[in-house]
Amino acid sequence: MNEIRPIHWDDGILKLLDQTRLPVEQVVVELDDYRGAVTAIRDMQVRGAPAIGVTAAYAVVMAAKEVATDDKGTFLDKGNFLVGLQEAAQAISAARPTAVNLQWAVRRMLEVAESEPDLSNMVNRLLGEAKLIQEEDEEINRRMGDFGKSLMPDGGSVLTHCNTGALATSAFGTALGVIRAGWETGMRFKVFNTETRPFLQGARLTAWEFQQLGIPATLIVDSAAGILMRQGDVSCVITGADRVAANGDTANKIGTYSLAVLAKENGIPFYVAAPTSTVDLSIPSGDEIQIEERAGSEVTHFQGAPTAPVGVEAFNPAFDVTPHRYISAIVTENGVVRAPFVEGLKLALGGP
Ligand SMILES: CSC[C@@H](O)[C@@H](O)C(=O)COP(=O)(O)O
Repeated sequence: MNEIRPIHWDDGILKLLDQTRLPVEQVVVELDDYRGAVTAIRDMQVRGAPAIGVTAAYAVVMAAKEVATDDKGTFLDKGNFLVGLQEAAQAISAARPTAVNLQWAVRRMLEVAESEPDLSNMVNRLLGEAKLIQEEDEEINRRMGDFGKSLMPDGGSVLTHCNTGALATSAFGTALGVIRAGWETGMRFKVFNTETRPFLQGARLTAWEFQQLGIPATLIVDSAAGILMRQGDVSCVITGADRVAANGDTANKIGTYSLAVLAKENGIPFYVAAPTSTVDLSIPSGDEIQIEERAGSEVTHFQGAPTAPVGVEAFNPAFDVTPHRYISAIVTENGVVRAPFVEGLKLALGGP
């Protein structure tokens, strides 16, 4: 199987596998301008917390190229360059509000820009950093897989939500990566994945990825999770995260909170897989996490076709917060963290 890698930098062009077109067709969008990357993130042609972080890093490279010189091609002084870059960085950071990886990647790129004295070397230096962020992400995911695979229920069944696979990252995936790692060590278990209304990341993307990996998975409507759990058909649940607060409260795709509450009610472990770049120690709890609200048309329409009466009002929060008391463990690239999360997450962020 060829590894799925949704983001490629190719000689100044950012190439993204368009996730709005999967699984029907595999279309690559090509961008040479940071504004195009902002639009691709906002419109979810690229999505998933780590993947939008990697895309944002390349967007900073494209912005640096644009603002490094004046109309005549002469390099600006460093101060003026940084003002221009920070303006673009703000637009990139604001593309989507909930996943902290986006702001994390932009901040990391700005720190590199600030530390580079030679403007003629700036774009190369930033490109090196963006590539590093992308490579590190794959390595981190594989490490999460190694740490998390022992949680997978050999002979049992696992339920997952949204898309947390290679498509949501630079490669391999977070929660889906843990499932894959368990499967690849020879464990055998049943996999259920939710369709994940309204954007259908589960039906369109996760089901497709499991097919590519040769891992049999059964697609369910989101609201079928309860009956499955009550019948004893789910041994554990694993999801990804878009932001983890210092106390372990976790923002993830809308519907995650309901799954976690159902899991607790039915005595089923609920795991989160998230790289440390998704952990935001600056906020004490999930109450501080901004939840993105997307257009109601995503609920009332699917790919332009109405699925509700014309004129109906729809509320479309893209994420929800699962309080830490519902979470059995958080798998990071530096180990598996259990309650009390405040201490464990700090240690995980301190390094391996
Ligand atoms: C590795 S992915 C973790 C999360 O980013 C994922 O579960 C999720 O909620 C993605 O939401 P999306 O709106 O598709 O970007």
